[in-house]
Amino acid sequence: STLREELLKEIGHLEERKEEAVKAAANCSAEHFQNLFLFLEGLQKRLTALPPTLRSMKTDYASLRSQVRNFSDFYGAAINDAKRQISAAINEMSEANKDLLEKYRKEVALRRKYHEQLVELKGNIRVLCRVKPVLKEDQHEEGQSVVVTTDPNNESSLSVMSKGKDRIFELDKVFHPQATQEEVFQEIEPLVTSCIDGYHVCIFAYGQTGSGKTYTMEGSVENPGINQRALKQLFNVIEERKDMWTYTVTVSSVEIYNEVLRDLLSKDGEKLDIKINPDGTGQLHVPGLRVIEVKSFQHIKKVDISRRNRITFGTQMNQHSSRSHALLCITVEGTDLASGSKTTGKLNLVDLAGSERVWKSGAEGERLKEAQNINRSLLSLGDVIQALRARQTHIPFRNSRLTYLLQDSLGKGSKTVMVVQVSALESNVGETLCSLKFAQRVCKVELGPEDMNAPIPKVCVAPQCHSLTEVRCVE
Ligand SMILES: Nc1ncnc2c1ncn2[C@@H]1O[C@H](COP(=O)(O)OP(=O)(O)OP(=O)(O)O)[C@@H](O)[C@H]1O
Repeated sequence: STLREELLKEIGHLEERKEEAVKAAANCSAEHFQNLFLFLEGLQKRLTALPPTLRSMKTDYASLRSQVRNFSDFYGAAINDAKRQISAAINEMSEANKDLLEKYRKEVALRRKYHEQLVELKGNIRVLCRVKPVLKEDQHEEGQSVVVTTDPNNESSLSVMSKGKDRIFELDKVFHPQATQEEVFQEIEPLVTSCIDGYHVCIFAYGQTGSGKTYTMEGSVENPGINQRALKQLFNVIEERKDMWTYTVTVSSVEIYNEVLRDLLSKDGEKLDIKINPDGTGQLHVPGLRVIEVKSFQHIKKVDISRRNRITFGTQMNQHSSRSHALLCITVEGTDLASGSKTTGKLNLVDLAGSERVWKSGAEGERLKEAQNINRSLLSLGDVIQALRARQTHIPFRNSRLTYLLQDSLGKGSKTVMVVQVSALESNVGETLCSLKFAQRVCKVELGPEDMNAPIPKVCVAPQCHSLTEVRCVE
């Protein structure tokens, strides 16, 4: 019975534990059920929200598809539209351009006319004077005085003190010793540009040895003279006009020494001759002369146009005196793009041989012959310019190689500038007076139609200025 009691007790415990286990399982499953229910509820909510999102995605997709389908059509249309707009703008611009070009042409023609009037007013033959500044190396004697003075109120006059007397010279323009290369160039710039319009222009530097002729024409690397500035200006104008004109620029360079012509651009300085052109135009030409085409200002720098090759011999006056004339000839051929008409202009830049008087340079034999040739050619140049300025019918071109060679460029319709270089020092006063008298001789000839028959002023005598022909300087 004890066993039975114990078994019953055990059963009772087991019953209790079973009930506890059942209770715990019931609790647990209720909790699971609750969680499951909540999860299901959430899922249900999300499922209900899904169809509208899907619907909107579907529409987006459909619209995207149709956009892709329409894109190429749209793209083509947009390009065509842009093309239309661009071509309309181009047409408008080219119309405006045509208008501008027309206005520009008119302006250029007007400028040319005014330029012509200006040159005519100033005279087709002009005589300028440049006074060389006193450099240290020129003052051989201490305290040498300056005898040449310019007038700040009158830019066409200068005075020279000689033998206690002040002599006044009237020229077209006088450059004071401090005048810059730029100022000198400014004065002749219109002439330079006129060669582009088909004119023949000559620019001469005249004066005694060492008076600055080469400085004025060639200058130095830092301070270039007329030659370089003229070429630069020519190419500037050619660039400005490139829409209307095309130009070909050629250069040649000769030296005249003892009435013999040599090519300065050929290596061996070939001797040359002046002949009548066989083309029947009656114009002169120099067979065998080297002519170089230059495309730009930069290009000209590569062509040696300096007078380095010139024949120079020492004289008592200057160890490196230049005893020859050096000519740089620039030819500009233009073609009008619209009409096809052509022009040919020439710019002759001439660095003349020293003009000092033969006995002063102590010349004998060959040197005397050389000096005589120089004087004779300078004198014939003076005669030619004087005759041209006086509008005489006979112009003595054939009296020297120099004037013969330049005949085409010195004749009717051409323009000439003579830059007379003088020293301001007392020791050079004789030569200075001679050069100024040469200048004045040319300058005094009146211009203009009413003066065409006026007598040429008498050229007179100064004891220190005996030239080799009958023409003498004025006292
Ligand atoms: N306006 C100036 N300013 C500064 N230096 C000058 C000027 N003019 C001339 N010179 C200098 O004076 C010297 C002589 O000048 P340049 O050689 O030009 O004389 P030139 O008349 O050509 O002589 P030549 O007859 O021997 O050729 C040179 O050293 C030159 O640089």
